[in-house]
Amino acid sequence: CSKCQISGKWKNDHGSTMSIGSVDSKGGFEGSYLTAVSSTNNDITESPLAGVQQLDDEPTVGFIVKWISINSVTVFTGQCFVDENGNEVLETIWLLRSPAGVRTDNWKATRVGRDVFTREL
Ligand SMILES: O=C1C=CC(=NNc2ccccc2C(=O)O)C=C1
Repeated sequence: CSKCQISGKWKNDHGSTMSIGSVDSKGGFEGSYLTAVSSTNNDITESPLAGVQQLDDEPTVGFIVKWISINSVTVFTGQCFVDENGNEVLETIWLLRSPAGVRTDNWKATRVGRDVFTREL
């Protein structure tokens, strides 16, 4: 049975790409995220990411991106599947947390969404 590993290069439906290093014996990994989402400055900066995955064939995963351009973080969680054609698909749901100027704005500081990542060939 084919195994879906998070290491390597992925791209999402926005065209953002992430590059993930090797997975250690505890399922830990690090990598970098290159967003295609238009941010304020257009200089190409990679944002660091770190996360963990289970060690079975289609592992659940969680990782966090610390955005370089603004003081936001995004946490992704999901699962790595091998689809019917043998291609790897990383299904995720994310929470994007932006800084609230004041605590009374805390209620509107977290956004949620879905992102599907496929292998960037
Ligand atoms: O300066 C910033 C701040 C936030 C960003 N969020 N990107 C995301 C948030 C959720 C899911 C996907 C992405 C993406 O960039 O692909 C990107 C650049």
